[in-house]
Parts: sequence; structure tokens; C-alpha cells
Amino acid sequence: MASVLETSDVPVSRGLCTLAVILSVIALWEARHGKKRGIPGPWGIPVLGNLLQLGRKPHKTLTTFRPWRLAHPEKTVSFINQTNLQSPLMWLISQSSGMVVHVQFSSWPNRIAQNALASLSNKKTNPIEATIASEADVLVSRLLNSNLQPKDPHTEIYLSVGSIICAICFGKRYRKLQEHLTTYDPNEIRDVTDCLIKATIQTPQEEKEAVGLTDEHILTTVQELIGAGFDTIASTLQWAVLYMMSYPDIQEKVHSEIVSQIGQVRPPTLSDLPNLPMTEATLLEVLRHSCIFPFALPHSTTKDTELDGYAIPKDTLVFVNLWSVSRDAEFFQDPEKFDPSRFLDVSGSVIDKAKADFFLPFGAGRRKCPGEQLARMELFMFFARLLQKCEMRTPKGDNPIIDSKYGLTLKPVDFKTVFTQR
Ligand code: HEM
Repeated sequence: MASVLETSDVPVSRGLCTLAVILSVIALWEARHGKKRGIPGPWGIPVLGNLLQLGRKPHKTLTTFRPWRLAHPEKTVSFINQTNLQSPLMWLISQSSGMVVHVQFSSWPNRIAQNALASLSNKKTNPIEATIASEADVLVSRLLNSNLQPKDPHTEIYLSVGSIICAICFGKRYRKLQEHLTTYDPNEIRDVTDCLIKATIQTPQEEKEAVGLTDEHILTTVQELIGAGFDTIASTLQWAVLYMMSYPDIQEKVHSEIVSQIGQVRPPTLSDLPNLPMTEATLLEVLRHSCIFPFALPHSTTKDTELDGYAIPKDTLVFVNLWSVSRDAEFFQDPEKFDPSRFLDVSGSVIDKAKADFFLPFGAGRRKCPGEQLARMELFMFFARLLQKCEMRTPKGDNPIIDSKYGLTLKPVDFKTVFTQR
């Protein structure tokens, strides 16, 4: 059975412990035939392993597959760092979903992307805050345009989130790559594309050759960012509308908090975040409960390794089951319940950091999501403006259904909402 958690572990570590979860469907079969102990779990069949047992909601099925808990969380991070994105599966995913257009298998572009995004979504300078604020206004007015008719907010949310990611990658006027190259000025970095060009120019040729990257590889990272930064944020905002419509009492609490702190007119800014604990807790609960990226991206081990005494051969397909972390009943009491107050401390006025750091919506290790900071910023600004200006109600006669369509990311099943101006 599962090895036991150290109760003295800091919460982040506990989250990583629960990555127990590093279950590999194929490895379940493969490792048993190795010399060391194989990974615990139900028996599978040769080649296919447990694939046929996964069902329509694999994240839920795998959570019931006897996960084991790790006594040494730092080993989990170092284990994740011995994996990389699994090339053939990533290729399949990118072809079928179009979400990641040009998959980069090296962690090199990830690091460059991380730096580029950090410089543009930096909490202190916030160069894109104004862009997000004005797009949040556009979203509010588009949703309110529906004249009290039930509306599926999907298209409006995708249009607004799409505008932000294009503005971040190509600047406000959506300049194309070639145009960027001809107008590039190292003294005036305008957007992510300029950051990537700068990194390309500054990286010594030998270093680029050593990791097998061409300039083109680095530049196509921008297309990945568009794919990854678009669908994830838009899906999370759709979930947020669905939860708020389904839990009107929570919606009222968030609205009242926003109005009491910043009023009904002034748009929320990032500096308001510390004064809006209920708003932040609700967003955290949306991220936890919807868990849009249940298995992160498929990884595979880059060498023979072991984890907590279990043998994991090179090239083993590894999924990090983030869903099971978000549903850990030991840490999140009654995990199926949508309850933002779980992220507040006993006074109800401060975010419980231990809880907030416990679950890992953005993954962990060196391939962790490079867009985390930007995502948190965007989600807060869109969500706070929506809750300030709109009331979201379930259409008469409807019963809100909180369920997901399974894919690389979990999206809510289609729903309609009545938006009313506050
Ligand atoms: C709610 C929003 C988001 C969530 C929950 C999310 C979550 C994740 C997760 C779990 C991974 C996989 C980590 C792994 O497999 O180890 C990932 C990867 C990635 N994310 Fe995000 N993400 C979000 C938003 C964004 C945004 C806004 C961007 C960029 C603008 C972005 C860019 C990426 C990229 C490029 C990767 C691939 C990283 C690599 O190749 O190593 N994400 N994200």
C-alpha cells in the first residue's frame, strides 16, 4: 500500500509527495519485468498495459489505481527533472488538437519563453496590465450585449483571451514575425517575439549547436505560446462563469468583496489582489476543482532511474496525475465540494498559503508551465471585472451541470448563462 507522508513536510512538499501519482500505464507492465521492484498498480496486458482499463475519464480511473505516496518529496522533483516531454505522443497531440503547434522537445525554448514571459508579465512593472484591463471591459460589454437572453459565453471569452495572447506575442498591432525581424531594435523590446529574437541573437552559436537548436526552433516557440496560452485561460474562465452561475451565494460574496474594496466603477488592478482574499480563494478553487490539465503533458524518462525504490526504465511513459493532487482528501476535506473558503485561513480574510501551494495546476520541475505568472494575472483581472460588473444566472428551467469534456485539457460541457449588468 502507499508509503506514508511525513506530517512535518511543508505543504508544497506534500503536494509533490502526492505526485504518487507518477503512474505510467506502460511502465506498470515494463517495470515489473525489470530487476528492481516494479511500480505498484493493477496488472496490465503486454504492450497495452492498462490502457483498456482507463475508461472515458482516465484521470479519475488512474486516481483509483493504488497511488503510492513518497516519503521524500525532493526525490519527486528530481525524478520529474529526469524526464522530458515524450516526443511521439506530443507529436500526436499537437497534430490532433492543434494546441501546441510546433512542439519543442528540448527544455531550452521553455527557459527562453519563461524569461520572455516573465519580463512582460512581471508583477512590478506589469507592462501588459492595461491591455488585459481594456480587454476585460470588451468582454463584459460583449456578454451584456446579449440583452438578458441565455448565452454560451464560449466565443466571447475566446475572442478576448485570444486578443491578449496575440498582443503579448506580436504587440498590440499584431505584427507578423517577418515584420518583427526587419524592425527589431535591441533597445526597444516590444513583446515576446522581440524577446525571442534577442535570445536567438545573444545565444552563442556553439551553445545552440550543442542543444541541437536552430534560430527557427526558437522563433516557433512563439506559436506554441499562442496555443498553450489561449485554450488554458479561456477554458478556466468558462469554468469560472459556470461555477459562479451554479453557486450564486459564492458569486454574491465575491461581488460584495469587490464592491466594498474598489467600488462599482473603477476597474480592478493587480494591486487590489491582496485586498480581495475571497476573490482569490474562489479563483484558486476554480483551478483546483476544474483541474483543466489533469495529466500535464506526457513525459518520458531520459534514463533508467528509480523512485522511492521502484525501478523506472529509460523511455518509460510518465504521466503526472495532477487531478489526484487536487482531489487529495487528506489535505482537501470533502474534495468534490466546490468550496473557496478552504483556501482562506481561520479568520477568513487571508489566503492560506499552505493550501494554495499544495496543488500544482501548473505542474512542477523544469518543464513546469512557463506561463504561470501571466495566467494568474490574466485570470484575476478578467474574473474580478466580470464579477464586479455582471450578475450570472442560470437560465429559467435549466439545471447547471458541472461536468467536463475529456481531452488534453478538461473543458466544461456546453452551458448557457444569463448576464445582467450590476
Ligand atoms: C490556467 C492556465 C494554465 C494552466 C493551468 C497551465 C498548465 C500547464 C501545465 C500543467 C503544463 C505542463 C507541465 C508539464 O508537463 O510538466 C503546461 C505547459 C506549458 N504551458 Fe501552461 N498553463 C496555463 C497557461 C499558460 C499560458 C498563459 C502560457 C503562455 C502564454 C502557457 C504556456 C505553456 C507552455 C509553452 C507549456 C509547455 C512547456 C514546455 O514545453 O516545457 N501556459 N502548462
